[in-house]
Amino acid sequence: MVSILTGTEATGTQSGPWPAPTAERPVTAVVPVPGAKSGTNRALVLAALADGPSRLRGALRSRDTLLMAGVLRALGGEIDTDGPDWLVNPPAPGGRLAPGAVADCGNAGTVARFTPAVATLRAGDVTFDGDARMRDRPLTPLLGALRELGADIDGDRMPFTVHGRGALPGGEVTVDASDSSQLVSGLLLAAPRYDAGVTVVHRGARLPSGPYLDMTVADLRAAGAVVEAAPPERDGSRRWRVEPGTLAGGDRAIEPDLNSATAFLAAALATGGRVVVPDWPEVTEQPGRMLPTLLAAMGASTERTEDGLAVSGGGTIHGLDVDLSDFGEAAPVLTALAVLADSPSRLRGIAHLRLQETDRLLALAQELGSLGARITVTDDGLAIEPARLHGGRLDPRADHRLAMAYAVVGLVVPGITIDDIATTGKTVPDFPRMWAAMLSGRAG
Ligand SMILES: O=C(O)C1=C[C@@H](OP(=O)(O)O)[C@@H](O)[C@H](O)C1
Ligand SMILES: C=C(OP(=O)(O)O)C(=O)O
Repeated sequence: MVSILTGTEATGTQSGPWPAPTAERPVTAVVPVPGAKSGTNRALVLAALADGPSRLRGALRSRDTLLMAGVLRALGGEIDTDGPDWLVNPPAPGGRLAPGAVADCGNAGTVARFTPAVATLRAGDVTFDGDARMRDRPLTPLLGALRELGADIDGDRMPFTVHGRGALPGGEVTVDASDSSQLVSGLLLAAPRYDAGVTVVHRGARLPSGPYLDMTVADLRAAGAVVEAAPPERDGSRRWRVEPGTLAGGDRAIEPDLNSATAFLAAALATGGRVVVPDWPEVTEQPGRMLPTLLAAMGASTERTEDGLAVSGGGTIHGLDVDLSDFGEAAPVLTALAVLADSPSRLRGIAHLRLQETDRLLALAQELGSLGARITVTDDGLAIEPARLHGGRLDPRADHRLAMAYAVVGLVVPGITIDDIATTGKTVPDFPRMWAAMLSGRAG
């Protein structure tokens, strides 16, 4: 049985009401951010399917990545997460899984969507489950597609059981990934190990989070897979082909998590200060590469220096009108900035945020609305009008990105208390300590 790690257990952060600190002066700090969740969890999956051992440098140690390690252990891999580098030994071919294996995915979309395909390649039964919320998040299209590729799976949603046969035929499949790009990534990541590889066609109303599909393709290629990714068709459909083959183990370096940098960089704009995030990658698939442009559109000045990415605020925040379909994770913090702005904002292209850790659109409108913010949920996002805010108690609804967004508002609006700040441990180890270090000007 894989244990359920809460944010608190994963990171040591205390839960309970957290008085969000108000910035007494403009924030000036250098804030190193931890490794990327998406990079760590892809690297773990690819390493667990490789021909030899792997070493992951700069892996993120947070609830979502520890859950991924736990599930891959339940699927037969040896994963050592004790040291600064994580070590992965894939299972020897031909082994059988322990009877009654359980894969606890928590509320980690990457774990719930990337590991069922791995389970089809093992010999034995594994039951997948997670937090109550994960039982409601989209999985059905992925499980249907795996069945079409030859998998034996009981159930269309969590809890479901994969009866692994040690191999998956593979082939061609069409999936509607309108609700989550992870439904496609979850078919592609293990595909070199399917007998015939895979051809995945996405057909649906939209395809959110495109950069994460490019990340999946790039990480597969870096591990030696042969992957073809066709450009989008006029009707919005997309096609990927992964050839059958081996995956190489070896050393993998994980980039810093640019999503985790968002709240810290926003603090510079919110307080008219300056925040530097070191080791900002020159080139990256992470959609966080859009942050300098987004923050500049709201009034920040941004600069690449030898030290990293520097963001400075000029004392005023402007509203913005933007399509965030590629970078929905930025929406909570951008909403936090937008409620402090001097003009209205529209965040578009993010209907899929209703299906994430919580209904993010509704939660932002209701919780920030309780402070006086004027936020309307639209068909595909949020409309935000300037308003005078007051303090109050905010429930992040078990959503790390909402908790961090509320901390940004708390920098300038006195009297905000955030329930369960430990929920940030999904992706950021000890956020309150990092936030306090930023406010005191000490390096993170
Ligand atoms: O593939 C990934 O690593 C991710 C894809 C995105 O999911 P959706 O496509 O569901 O938005 C993103 O929001 C999530 O945080 C990470
Ligand atoms: C949507 C997110 O996570 P998940 O991987 O659980 O989908 C997120 O981290 O913002």
